[in-house]
Amino acid sequence: MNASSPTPAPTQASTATLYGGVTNRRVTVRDLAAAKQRGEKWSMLTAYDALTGGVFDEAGIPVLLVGDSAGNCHLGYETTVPVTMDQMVMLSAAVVRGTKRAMVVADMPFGSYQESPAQAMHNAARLMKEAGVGAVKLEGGERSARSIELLVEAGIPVMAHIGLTPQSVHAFGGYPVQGRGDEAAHQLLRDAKAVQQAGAFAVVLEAVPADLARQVTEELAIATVGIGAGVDTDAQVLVWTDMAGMTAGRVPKFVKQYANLRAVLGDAAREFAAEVSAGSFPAPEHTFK
Ligand SMILES: Nc1nc(=O)c2c([nH]1)NC[C@@H]1CN(c3ccc(C(=O)N[C@@H](CCC(=O)O)C(=O)O)cc3)CN21
Ligand SMILES: CC(C)C(=O)C(=O)O
Ligand SMILES: [Mg+2]
Repeated sequence: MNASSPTPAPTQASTATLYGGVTNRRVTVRDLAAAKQRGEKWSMLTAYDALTGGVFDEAGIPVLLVGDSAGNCHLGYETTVPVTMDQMVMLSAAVVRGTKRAMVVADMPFGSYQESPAQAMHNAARLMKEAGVGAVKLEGGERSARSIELLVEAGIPVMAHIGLTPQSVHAFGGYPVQGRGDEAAHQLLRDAKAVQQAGAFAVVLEAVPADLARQVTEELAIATVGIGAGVDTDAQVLVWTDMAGMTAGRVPKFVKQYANLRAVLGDAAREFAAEVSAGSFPAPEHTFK
């Protein structure tokens, strides 16, 4: 790229700076480290298929998470708990196929890493080899540090996830905000430092008070990715179906709805069905002679 290249099309997000102006390769952990150095915030969205992954990739979202939220947002389960490795491999491979520039991060599903670091290694390797993702994410701070260390030693970039860890929904008895009170706040800080020490390149902070998330962000050298953690984290993540108004039913308080896709898509389906009933679709222009 030469010095007189035009600035990127305005339809893209801040990806151009994140890539250092290079947009024909995938985002790497080094790009994200450089972004933290520059104080540049970035965004992450979930994606569960090639179609939506491609839309977000074209929009310049630099990191796409194949979340185990696929369980409740895409596959019809109540929670993320039933999601399997085979499902995560299939969905992650689709997102990789549908994208060119985003770093694709795959969630490790419940039961795929808690047993031992060896189990975590086996399943992280499947996501890297069979799906082709660039990084994996797993839940837990101090309790997951040994597994994170082993993966990182093996050359697998790891994103950690602390605070509200949804795979523990049955232990939490719901999805309560985490890190409230001195003891819980100190535990969150210890968890954040443990995953950084273990070699994670970033850490998701889910449903924690904004002041605590700011403090963690200031104290860590790696990127913090907030969801329900206030505005001062290095990055923000949302579940795509939530931010696009596609989720059925209630969404968490921290969600902003940037579109109302559920209504748009429902209207299209209703109009199609009405035209079929009326005999006005297909029209001559949709018909072979
Ligand atoms: N659609 C969807 N969006 C998500 O963000 C998401 C999922 N699903 N599934 C997995 C987890 C579950 N998440 C959730 C779900 C609900 C709340 C929630 O409603 N929390 C209460 C906290 C109240 C309090 O403790 O003060 C809230 O009222 O926001 C938070 C996170 C986040 N993740
Ligand atoms: C909400 C994000 C961080 C997640 O873990 C998921 O979508 O599964
Ligand atoms: Mg998840």
